[in-house]
Amino acid sequence: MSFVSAQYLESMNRNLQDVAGKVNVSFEFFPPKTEQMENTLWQSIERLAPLAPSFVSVTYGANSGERDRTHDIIKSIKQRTGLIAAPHLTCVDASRAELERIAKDYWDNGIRHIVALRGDLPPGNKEKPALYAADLVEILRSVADFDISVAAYPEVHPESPNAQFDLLNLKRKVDAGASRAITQFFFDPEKYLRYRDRCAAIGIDVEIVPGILPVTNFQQLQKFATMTNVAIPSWMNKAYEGLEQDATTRNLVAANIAMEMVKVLSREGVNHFHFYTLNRSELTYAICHLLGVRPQSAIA
Ligand SMILES: NC(=O)C1=CN([C@@H]2O[C@H](COP(=O)(O)OP(=O)(O)OC[C@H]3O[C@@H](n4cnc5c(N)ncnc54)[C@H](O)[C@@H]3O)[C@@H](O)[C@H]2O)C=CC1
Ligand SMILES: Nc1nc(=O)c2c([nH]1)NC[C@@H]1CN(c3ccc(C(=O)N[C@@H](CCC(=O)O)C(=O)O)cc3)CN21
Repeated sequence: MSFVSAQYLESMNRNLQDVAGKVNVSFEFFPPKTEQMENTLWQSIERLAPLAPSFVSVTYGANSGERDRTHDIIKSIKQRTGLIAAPHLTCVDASRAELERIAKDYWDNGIRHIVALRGDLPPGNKEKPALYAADLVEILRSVADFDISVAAYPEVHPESPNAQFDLLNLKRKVDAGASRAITQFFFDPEKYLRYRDRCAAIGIDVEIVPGILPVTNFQQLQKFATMTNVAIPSWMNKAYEGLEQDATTRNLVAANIAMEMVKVLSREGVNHFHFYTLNRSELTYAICHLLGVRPQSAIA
């Protein structure tokens, strides 16, 4: 007994669900590229839908073909599950007139929630974009009373000259009418918490929803994290070391890391988590379960 610290025992005894209280979750999906991935997507949606997320979102990669695919999936999610489905909309490759038309179209189709992003620039692009996400928020607001989510960067967006500029950019998006910010994924909860404080300090009064990425493919993540300016702590390299050929253990490790993260954030008062599901349900479902988020039909 004397070998176990009181702090450790307390943390073991305190059930996560006690600290969590009422937790909201939202799930992000992307348009699948193959028939097999399409099946995985729908299985995932069916598995996660009973958790009654406050919304689900579907990403959109630049070029208009993909926008139709985003819209088709959004429509199907609405029809099949009745959930609030929010398309991502980007402005990097569109004119104001086009965006107004798309927004009207969405509104006429009963879509009330949009995730408004500038969009990733095509690789090698050197030109300054004509429109930024703050402009897109303003355009959407001029069309209708959408519920708008925007992106936020605890570790600073790679194209931003400095952290303060990036923070002020989020303020501009909120002042233009965004109702919440969803963060880029991160692996050091301290970085999120400090960022949330800085947002509050400059008068950003919307919810800063942490974006949670359960990491099952660590090698791909390393590339993506470099691109997006997200730090991978050295303990994480260590955690995935030697598991390249061992998907089962990788999944267990991924679940543990993400669960530790939501535990810390819950204790710091976070009560909405946005999951980058990568179209898979297992890890997100398990983390939600631990947060006390249960299938609604089973409770009713
Ligand atoms: N789930 C998803 O699909 C997510 C995608 N992203 C991607 O990240 C990228 C950035 O999108 P957002 O954050 O919405 O863009 P944003 O327009 O808010 O900011 C993009 C960059 O431009 C800078 N910036 C903003 N206004 C500026 C101005 N007037 N002059 C000069 N620089 C300015 C910002 O500081 C930032 O570095 C997009 O590629 C988006 O698709 C980011 C997070 C989540
Ligand atoms: N700048 C930016 N662009 C995005 O598209 C984007 C963000 N940021 N941040 C939030 C989410 C997270 N996204 C991600 C994050 C990780 C992978 C990734 O690691 N993909 C691997 C593994 C896929 C798997 O496990 O099935 C891959 O091989 O594609 C992909 C997209 C997409 N989103």
